[in-house]
Amino acid sequence: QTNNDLLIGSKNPENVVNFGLGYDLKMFSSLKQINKKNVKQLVPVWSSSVSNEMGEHSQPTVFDGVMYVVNGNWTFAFDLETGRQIWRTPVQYERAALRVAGGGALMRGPATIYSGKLFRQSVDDHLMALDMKTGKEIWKTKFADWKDGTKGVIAPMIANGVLISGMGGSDTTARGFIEGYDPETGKQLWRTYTIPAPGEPGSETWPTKNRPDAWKYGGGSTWQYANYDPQLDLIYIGTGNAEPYNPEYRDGTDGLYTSSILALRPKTGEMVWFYQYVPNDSYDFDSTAESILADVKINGEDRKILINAHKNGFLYVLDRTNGKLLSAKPYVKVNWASEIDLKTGRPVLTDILSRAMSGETVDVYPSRGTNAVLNAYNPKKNLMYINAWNQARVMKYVKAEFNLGSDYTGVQSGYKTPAGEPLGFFKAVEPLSGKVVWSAPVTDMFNSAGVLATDGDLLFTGKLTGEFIALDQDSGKQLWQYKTGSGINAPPITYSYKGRQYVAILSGIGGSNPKRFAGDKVPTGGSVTVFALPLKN
Ligand SMILES: O=C(O)c1cc(C(=O)O)c2c(n1)C(=O)C(=O)c1cc(C(=O)O)[nH]c1-2
Ligand SMILES: [Ca+2]
Repeated sequence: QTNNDLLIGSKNPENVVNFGLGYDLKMFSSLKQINKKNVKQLVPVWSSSVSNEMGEHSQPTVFDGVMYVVNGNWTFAFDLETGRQIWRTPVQYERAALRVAGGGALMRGPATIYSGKLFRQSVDDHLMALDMKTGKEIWKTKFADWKDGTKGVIAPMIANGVLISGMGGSDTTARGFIEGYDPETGKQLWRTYTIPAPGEPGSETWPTKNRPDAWKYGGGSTWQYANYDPQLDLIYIGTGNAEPYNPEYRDGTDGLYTSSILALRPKTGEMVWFYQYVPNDSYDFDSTAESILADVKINGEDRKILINAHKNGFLYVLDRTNGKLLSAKPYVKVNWASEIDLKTGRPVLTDILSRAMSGETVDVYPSRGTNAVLNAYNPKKNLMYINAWNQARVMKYVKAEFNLGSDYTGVQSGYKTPAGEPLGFFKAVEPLSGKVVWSAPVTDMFNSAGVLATDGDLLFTGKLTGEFIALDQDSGKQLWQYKTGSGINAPPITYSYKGRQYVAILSGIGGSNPKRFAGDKVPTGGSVTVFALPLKN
């Protein structure tokens, strides 16, 4: 696991060393031994418990015949061929920190490996390195105090030799940040706050007179996935919702850099550009969902773009060299904005916000266009495959009580899907035009699983009810399923080993929305299962 392994990513299909199968987070694999014709024969090869009740949100890491799996409570190394445990190391953390982590102790990214070490966070705000061979701790650093409402939920990433590490907590009085560390020693190299302090650029977008402290507890966490463009030497990280959601507490200011995408230098944390998706975010519209980096032709010209299926229901395309907005088309039902103005980059609001501010209970569509997953992009077809929700947040602004480290949203929320309509859709969408190529309704339960696209014209994803499924990439029709032991809310991976293609998925219900919508219907308990086509005799 050198820089070169990370740059090659899953172009070497024997390894899965980056989240989303590459720094570009496309969730696309060129493997095609398993394809539309033979996927019905797919069978489990091995399965193992991962000793956890709190939910599996990660993807396995595969390197040199070993599979590494992380969750909120454990780190594992498994023999890739047999599934036997090589080592496991419990995560030592203060149990009291679970108070700020409504979803439990989670890990939303894979085991990060680099120069013989495995890097991860713990829910009580520590970052650590383990020895890949033995699982023994090499160093451990405290990056924040969970009593302030911050939590460790996101796997770090290595970019240009720097360990990049984020945090969660935009619902619990946190001020967001992202950091760079020396992977060898655990020494902090830089911290960039996602909310400027008074006097810093952007601080003019926070209230000064009435609420001089709003910026200190203003949200903008970095709880999902960064990616990296090695040519431009930029990391891209989205920021969480503004806090409280009720905008009264920010005097309706824009609140930079909440609900934004930031392009930073990995060596220094210097911000090269930003784009704020939702100025004055008043609806819990985290902008943390992964950006997908793609190179496409637009009007005959080669363009480096960044695609984001946003929680707010729009599918955005930006120029990733400068942050300029190129397109934003709704991919689900949207009623909080009528469009995104391409000139100003700002949403054109409907009357939803003013009605909510006048005390009315309003239905905001969507509550989330997609929930905390990795979606897929096939560069050969220039299509996004999105796990979309059809659900409104029934929202009323209320008083926000400030208690450091506690819920500080200032809203009452309920949820609803219009009677007779599906709960969501698997959708294939053309990013620039927003054209929906196919849409397959999801009727039994909301979906929080990641989506993987392969060159075998398949999509692999899962259901909260536990089925690991393969869909026809050209129609969304389900071709195969296997019922795992718990609900699936993790992204699948695929790799090849000794000439045979495998698909792997973690099962284990957990996390705030899976628990909210399916918690009493699905048994808990984490596992990893690996599938392949039967060997011919
Ligand atoms: O602002 C944050 O720091 C933060 C963290 C998390 C999380 O870590 O689970 C979620 C959210 N926000 C959030 O807004 C959200 O909708 C959400 C859904 C889920 C989930 O597990 O399904 N987590 C989170
Ligand atoms: Ca949030």
